[in-house]
Amino acid sequence: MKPESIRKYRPFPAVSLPDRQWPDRAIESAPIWCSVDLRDGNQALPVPMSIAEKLEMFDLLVGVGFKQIEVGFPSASETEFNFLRRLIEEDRIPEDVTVQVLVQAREHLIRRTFEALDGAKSAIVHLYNSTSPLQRRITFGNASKESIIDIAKKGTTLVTELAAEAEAKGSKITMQYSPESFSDTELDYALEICESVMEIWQPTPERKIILNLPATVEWSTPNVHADQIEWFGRQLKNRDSVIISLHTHNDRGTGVAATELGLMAGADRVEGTLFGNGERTGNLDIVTVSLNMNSHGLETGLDFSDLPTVREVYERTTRMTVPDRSPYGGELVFTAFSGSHQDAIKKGFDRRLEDEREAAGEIVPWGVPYLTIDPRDIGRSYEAIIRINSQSGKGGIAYILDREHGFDLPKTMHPQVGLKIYNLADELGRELTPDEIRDAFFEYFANVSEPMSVVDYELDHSVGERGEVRCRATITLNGEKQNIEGLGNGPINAFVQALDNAGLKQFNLTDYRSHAVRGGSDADSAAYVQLRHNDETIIWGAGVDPSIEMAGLKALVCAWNLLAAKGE
Ligand SMILES: CC(=O)SCCNC(=O)CCNC(=O)[C@H](O)C(C)(C)COP(=O)(O)OP(=O)(O)OC[C@H]1O[C@@H](n2cnc3c(N)ncnc32)[C@H](O)[C@@H]1OP(=O)(O)O
Ligand SMILES: CC(C)C(=O)C(=O)O
Repeated sequence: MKPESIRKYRPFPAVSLPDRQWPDRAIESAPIWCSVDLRDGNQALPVPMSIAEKLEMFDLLVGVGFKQIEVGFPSASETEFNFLRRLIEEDRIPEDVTVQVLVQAREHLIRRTFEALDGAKSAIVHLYNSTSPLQRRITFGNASKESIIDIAKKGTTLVTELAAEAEAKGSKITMQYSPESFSDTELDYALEICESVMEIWQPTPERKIILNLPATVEWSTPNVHADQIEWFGRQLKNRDSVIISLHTHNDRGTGVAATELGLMAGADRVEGTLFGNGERTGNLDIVTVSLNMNSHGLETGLDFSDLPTVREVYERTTRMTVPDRSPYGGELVFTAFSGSHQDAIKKGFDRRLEDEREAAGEIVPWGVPYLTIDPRDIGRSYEAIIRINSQSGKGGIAYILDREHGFDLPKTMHPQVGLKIYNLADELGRELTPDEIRDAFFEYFANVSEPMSVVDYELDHSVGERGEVRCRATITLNGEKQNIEGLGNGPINAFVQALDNAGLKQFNLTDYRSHAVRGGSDADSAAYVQLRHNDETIIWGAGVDPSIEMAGLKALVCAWNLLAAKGE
């Protein structure tokens, strides 16, 4: 902003609370959760959900484990009204789920709301009116503090009357009151208006009222929000008859932090939406707060173990998209492109496998660098964890070849393969897919068969002494067929002797490994051969074949060809 623009803004006043307790507290248990996807989330959508979409979202929320769901603002429109009627009349609300409905403190709207609730087993009637100086001055036309309190009291009186009638017919009604714009309302005034509502509703510890203290607009840093909540909870009369609820928005990008600090400051309940959908920058993202708690070892009662499905239904029904960097749900949040991260993650997973083997069934505490949780715990797969572009390193490429294609390359082969493949990504100027990485591995390092290739081989174990083997092989060299023969203490060694006998050995074989290809087709084997030339050049080649012996020979020939390509 330009200085002249900045000058029109003011600092947000701090709360005087020198003995604040919340900074020394931790979140030790989950709050009561209330989803407001179908109300605050829905009211903010360019294209609000249809009834069919709302029903699908409702079922999703129930499946995730929400026990309180704000289903709409039934007095606002026929769609909203009819949606609630369908939930009730089609008996779609599980016994342990309470539906919540929002209504302004206006008589005709409150009456219509109770009509919509007729027959509901358990409902929260959520009454609100705005209380901040800004709203009093602008929205309510310079209304006095008393007149705003009067709106709340009149609304509560009517809710109390109609709730008694509904309860007489068998419904259980809980009252919720929100001093909307609490976050910029004078604290003592917010307290006064809430206590006026309580005087009418007469909550008890057995029949608590919910006081929802919304950061309707996020004006301050999250510590100020926490101070407001702690101050309110400490001053409030009959605290044991009240559930203090948080409802943060995200205007400054700290809605999650504000809720977490608000819980430390003593709140009991949290309202929010999946992936933070909602007015402007959105409501609190409940997925993030809940999974943050899980990641500290706390159970929350919400189950996001299949987050991809939650995201799919959310994106389809709301027509919103989850950004790639959105915590937990975003496409790229469990992905590392950069070399040093890939290296650490690969080592972390390898170590974890070892630790789990050693722990023999005991739980091994999570500890993989750069990953706050195990992606599998929320239904994300490992596949996308490491992706390869020009920022990637050898560890990441080895990880893809291992986890995606089952090739466990020897550690000292990683630099040779890594360099070639990330240079390829650099040349192409884009990310390489796991299949492209496998194809590049085969093009440059596995089964390379020019100028030499093995056409056939035969092993005779009945010759020589102490288990020696004779290898007779047909090779082609520069298109010419040649028969070669050698004796050695194993197939590879015999083939090396055969090459030597044919005058084709300008190398020492310095390492050889093999393994079955994990998940490979036709139960392939992979072999890796390291050759050294003139004590200087070291080169690895790989061979893949259904026969482990042929895989070894192909690896050797491959390494020979790679040496030849270097002119050595
Ligand atoms: C922060 C939040 O998200 S709050 C929820 C916001 N959600 C919505 O607004 C979506 C649903 N609402 C609606 O569809 C409509 O507002 C309706 C149908 C409920 C009401 O519509 P209308 O009465 O035609 O219009 P509108 O809401 O603009 O009413 C404004 C009047 O209500 C008053 N008012 C607004 N909120 C409240 C309230 N909570 N309690 C009492 N009066 C209120 C305003 O001061 C204004 O009064 P005025 O006409 O004397 O100036
Ligand atoms: C009605 C209230 C709770 C609201 O949605 C808000 O203040 O954001």
